[in-house]
Amino acid sequence: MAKKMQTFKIAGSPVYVGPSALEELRYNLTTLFVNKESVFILADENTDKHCYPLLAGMVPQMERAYKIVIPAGEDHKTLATCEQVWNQMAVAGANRKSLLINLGGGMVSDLGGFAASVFHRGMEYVNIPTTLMSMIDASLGGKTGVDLYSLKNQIGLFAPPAAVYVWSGFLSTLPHRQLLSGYAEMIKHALIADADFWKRLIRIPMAVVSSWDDQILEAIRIKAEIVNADPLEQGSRRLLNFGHTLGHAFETWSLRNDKSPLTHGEAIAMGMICEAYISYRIAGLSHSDRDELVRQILLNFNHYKIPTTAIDELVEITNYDKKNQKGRTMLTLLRNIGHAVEGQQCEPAIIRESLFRFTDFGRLTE
Ligand SMILES: O=C(O)C(=O)C[C@@H](O)[C@H](O)[C@H](O)COP(=O)(O)O
Repeated sequence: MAKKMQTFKIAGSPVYVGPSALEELRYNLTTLFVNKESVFILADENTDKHCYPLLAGMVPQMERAYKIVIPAGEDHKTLATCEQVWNQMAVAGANRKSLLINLGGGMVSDLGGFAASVFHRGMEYVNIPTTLMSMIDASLGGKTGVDLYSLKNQIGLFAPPAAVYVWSGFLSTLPHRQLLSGYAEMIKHALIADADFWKRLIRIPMAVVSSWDDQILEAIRIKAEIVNADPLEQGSRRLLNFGHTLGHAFETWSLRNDKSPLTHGEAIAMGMICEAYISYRIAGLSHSDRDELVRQILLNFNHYKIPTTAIDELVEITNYDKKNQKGRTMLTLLRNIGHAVEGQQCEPAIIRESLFRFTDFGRLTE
């Protein structure tokens, strides 16, 4: 990545990307501390420990913000955690003219964005993503929300952040598993929109990538183009949901059943495998593209083992997907690598078939 910062506009929000993004934040905060009645920073236990000291070292004004720390993990992305945030903000005197700074991954920006957007009917928030996944996806585009009985993002708003500051230096704090989680969404961006990016991504094994800066820029460019064409997800923004119908089903099932649940990206990677199979069955994806996709994902991700007895519950979970229309399951599928189509009706029997084959990988590529 060039040393210079790059700026995008996504759903109306400025997104500053690059080594000097935090300098921009430092500059903007000087004005914000004057104009805002109070400034809050939301972190989870991990980002408080590993990222906050880095941030405060580079942006000293941060120490003047009132810090709120929530438990880490998707199982805490709930209204109950929002209530804790609202209570703390209320006691500290927050109002509509306050600002919330979200320091964290997708869980923090989804929950913090939602909590801020409804507090006093809406206060501004900014995102400082600390994971690869949030840098290229979750912190961008204004989807905010929380889960309901582990069903993903059932309660939420489209409420774009006032700004996003993407500094890849935070990635040095991430365990490999979290990096991998972001890599899944990066793969997805390439699969739905850019076959050349896909080729560039798979040329270098993920484990040996030393700098993610160029890939982050490419992935943000794809996200920006798709979101800006349809910020409120009336149609084409659903392209970004490839892998998510089945992916969210795996994630919900895992949150309900596993001691150490799948990360979002691991679930999406498994979802993309099933939806590649469905794309092959009903959307014209060739079996060579399908097999290449499955092979590449399995180079990096472990096959998630589910018992065949889980299939009914997994299919039932897909009934809650937000893309569904008039009781019909609607998927985003691939025509080719680099080209997705949204609004594809899929019979539950085909979803069931993909899951059944998923339990026995050999049969996915038959
Ligand atoms: O920005 C979007 O639009 C996306 O769908 C991006 C997804 O990768 C992301 O996981 C999103 O949070 C899923 O949203 P949902 O609407 O399916 O809950």
